[in-house]
Amino acid sequence: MEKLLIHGQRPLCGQVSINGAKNAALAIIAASLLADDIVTLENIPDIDDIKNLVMVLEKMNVRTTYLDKHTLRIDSRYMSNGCADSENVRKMRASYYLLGALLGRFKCARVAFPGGCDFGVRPIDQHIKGFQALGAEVDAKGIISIQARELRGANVFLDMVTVGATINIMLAAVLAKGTTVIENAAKEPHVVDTASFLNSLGANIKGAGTDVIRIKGVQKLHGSTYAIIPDQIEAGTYMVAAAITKGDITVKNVIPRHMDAISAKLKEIGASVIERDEEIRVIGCETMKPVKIKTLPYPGFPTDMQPQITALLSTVPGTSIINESVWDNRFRYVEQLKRFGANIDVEGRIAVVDGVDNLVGTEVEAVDLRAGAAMVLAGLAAQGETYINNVTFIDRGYEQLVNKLNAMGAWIERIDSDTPIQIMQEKVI
Ligand SMILES: CC(=O)N[C@H]1[C@@H](OP(=O)(O)OP(=O)(O)OC[C@H]2O[C@@H](n3ccc(=O)[nH]c3=O)[C@H](O)[C@@H]2O)O[C@H](CO)[C@@H](O)[C@@H]1O
Ligand SMILES: C=C(OP(=O)(O)O)C(=O)O
Repeated sequence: MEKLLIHGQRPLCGQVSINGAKNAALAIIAASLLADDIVTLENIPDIDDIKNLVMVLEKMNVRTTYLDKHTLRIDSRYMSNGCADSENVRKMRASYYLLGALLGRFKCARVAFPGGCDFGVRPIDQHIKGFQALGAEVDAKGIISIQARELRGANVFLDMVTVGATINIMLAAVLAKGTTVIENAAKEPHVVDTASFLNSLGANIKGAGTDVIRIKGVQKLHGSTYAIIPDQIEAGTYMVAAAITKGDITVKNVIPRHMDAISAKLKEIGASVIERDEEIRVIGCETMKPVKIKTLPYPGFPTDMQPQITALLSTVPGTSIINESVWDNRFRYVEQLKRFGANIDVEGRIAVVDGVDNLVGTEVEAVDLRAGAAMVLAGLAAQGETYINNVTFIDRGYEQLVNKLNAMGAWIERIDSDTPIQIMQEKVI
């Protein structure tokens, strides 16, 4: 096990290139199981969640080959059944996509309950409702077991906007008989990317990116070569890194439209945000202003950027209010941020942040993936040294985070967890 040691208060300047989107790549890898020929996926991020899903596929007799670090070939022609019940399945959230993909392909799926970040309860009732509407029977005790004699298109009105259920119903419906209509569908870029990928295999999906998606079932899906979109959240994290270190970072290989909610908030806070074709430059400023933020489904401000922007606001003079409207319990990391001296009160889904003049280096835990990113951002801004434990959470979703930040002037080391730490508070007061 390793931890991060960050030597703080070094402004970051330079360029960083964004990898493929974790949450698109995971859905698309699962979707590949619906094709009856070889699929080649480009721009796959080199992160632990992907490695984990690839291991799950290997155990299911799917042949996976990396043509290079970011290009994955998936050959699922020799898969024989729809069973995925391994420890790797329980390690991540996106393994729920195997339900829709295996159901679509075999009319039968047996998949262990998914894991992922702990934000309180993460139900899958809307996924199940969708599968049942298509004609499947679902038993979700111990393991999730689904079967259908045939899948028939249906109308599904989602009770809330859910990314996972929208994609899962799409996966189950592409090979069903007739037309499926998903209403109140999620509009996230990774929903659109998954639909575009399925269409590249010969599916007939219209409306992805709006709140009504129509899927006309087709008889079979062929192979294809497809490139995953850039990661909105990885890009947003580096944009916040520029603001919190008062640096100047050009984030390359992004789709600026996907970043609109994040760019708008950073501008409101006072940073300069300059968009070009496929890049965004963010320049931090000395005087920043507090803001109100409410996390919302796309195109609103993404919940997966909430911990990172809270880290930034903890350094902005004045009172900022953050309303987490997607998850019940996504402020667990605030206790860790307070160890840096941040002044934050949490009441249920609302955090009131009173910006402080300086964060001070300390030892903290990464309690989940984006919480880990928030700790790194706070460590970059803090005086002195910061130690971050549980770095494996960060490795789930960020490719080469340390190297990318160090290339822009940060000083971060990965050290053995057993290395004794010395918090040099006296150095920084
Ligand atoms: C692997 C992946 O892509 N993870 C993302 C995905 O998670 P995930 O797909 O799990 O999140 P959802 O969009 O489904 O959840 C949104 C809200 O709907 C609720 N809900 C969801 C499904 C359901 O059947 N019943 C139900 O009540 C959830 O409790 C939550 O309050 O979208 C979230 C919201 O953008 C992100 O934070 C996660 O990073
Ligand atoms: C919450 C996230 O991932 P997961 O849903 O896989 O836990 C995330 O990507 O921020």
